[in-house]
Amino acid sequence: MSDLAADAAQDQVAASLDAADPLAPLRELFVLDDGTVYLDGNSLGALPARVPKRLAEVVSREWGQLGIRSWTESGWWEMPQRVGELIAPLVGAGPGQVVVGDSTSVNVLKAVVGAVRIARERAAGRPSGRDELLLDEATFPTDGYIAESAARLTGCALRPVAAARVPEAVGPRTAAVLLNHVDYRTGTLNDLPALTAAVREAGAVGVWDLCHSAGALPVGLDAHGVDLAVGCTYKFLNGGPGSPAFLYVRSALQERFDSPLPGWASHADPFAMDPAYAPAAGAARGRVGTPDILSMAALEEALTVWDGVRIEDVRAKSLALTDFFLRCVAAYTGAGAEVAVRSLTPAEHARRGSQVALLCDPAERAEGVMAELIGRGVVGDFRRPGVLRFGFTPLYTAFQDVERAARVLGEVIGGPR
Ligand SMILES: Cc1ncc(COP(=O)(O)O)c(C=O)c1O
Ligand SMILES: Nc1c(O)cccc1C(=O)C[C@H](N)C(=O)O
Repeated sequence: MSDLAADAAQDQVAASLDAADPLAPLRELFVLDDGTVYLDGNSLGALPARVPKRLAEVVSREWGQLGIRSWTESGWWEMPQRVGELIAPLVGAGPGQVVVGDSTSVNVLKAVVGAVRIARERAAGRPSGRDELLLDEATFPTDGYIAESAARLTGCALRPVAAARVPEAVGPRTAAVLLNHVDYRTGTLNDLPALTAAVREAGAVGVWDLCHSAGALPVGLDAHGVDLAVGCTYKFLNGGPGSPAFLYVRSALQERFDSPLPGWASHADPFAMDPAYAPAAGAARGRVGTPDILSMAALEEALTVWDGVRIEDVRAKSLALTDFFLRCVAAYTGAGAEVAVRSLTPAEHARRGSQVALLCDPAERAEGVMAELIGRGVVGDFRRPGVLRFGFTPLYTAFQDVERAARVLGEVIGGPR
């Protein structure tokens, strides 16, 4: 087949995949520019169309007119738990276990220190103290920095290990283990059920960072017995820049969850203004201070796009999109290109998140290639040392977007044609 015929063939495949896509109508729920292929929803999700109106209403009516009364009359004070309940089904959590607030970084601190404290309480009286904190060695930097501080705060030794090696590394000294569900750079999906089981069997407490999986694939927190988890809401949950993160604490552990940031909003009776601290029951125990109402309102409205959407269908489309992208990249790039690209993202579905990371050779060209792609309306991002990242949000990404992105990539890096 000639190159032109191959392009036409991928074009036609894309059109028929879009025609058969049950999630295709959801694209209408987002503000997207038709001239741009937006493949950066794994960093900042697109704007859901209903958010601006809702935000304007919160500002003008709830803040402007009701003012202080909105803490009760507009339900502001309960928002962290209420929005948590909207996220819960998307990550496989039953009610009362997810609370929204603060950044992921802050929630990592709460969860990791809380996990160490739970592990130590369980081990109390036993000879081997739990004094080790295992950390996914490929982690996003903020988790690494915070884990290091959490280790100092709790007197633990921090040990970085490859996620897949956790079953061999975890042992009687391990207090807590901090892992990423999907690796931010390569898009590798770690085996949450197996790793959670290994951590539990060793008597340690696991903390999962779901930033790159929440809203992209089924997580099954309750089904897999996850202890604690955190995640951000501005990627696949489309909550907006800096929208508050979430914290999951399994029901069975909530009584023992001892937050290192016991702010007044996590008090059993915050408005009693009692000088003595008494933790709230349930998910509210994970709160800290005054919630960020405007961002949380944007997130709450953004989550309405999930009404009637099954995360399993999202996962099926995500895999189809990334499969198709890899296929188009193979068709449009290759021998003779000035820059060679090789996928760092696993080909196996069971090990793939909702992004594709392409390593450039030479690596120094990657940043320029991404700048050129963005200039031509294909928005992904660049991560050192030479990775082009493309995130696929099934709620609004079409197969025709995917074909166009790969075709433009082929044009930018040069190739056989
Ligand atoms: C895995 C992971 N954890 C944490 C963060 C960021 O946390 P924060 O929302 O606190 O900036 C990111 C991305 O920003 C991430 O990819
Ligand atoms: N959180 C971000 C931000 O505030 C600015 C720019 C990018 C980000 C990101 O989300 C980075 C992201 N976690 C990553 O996977 O690289």
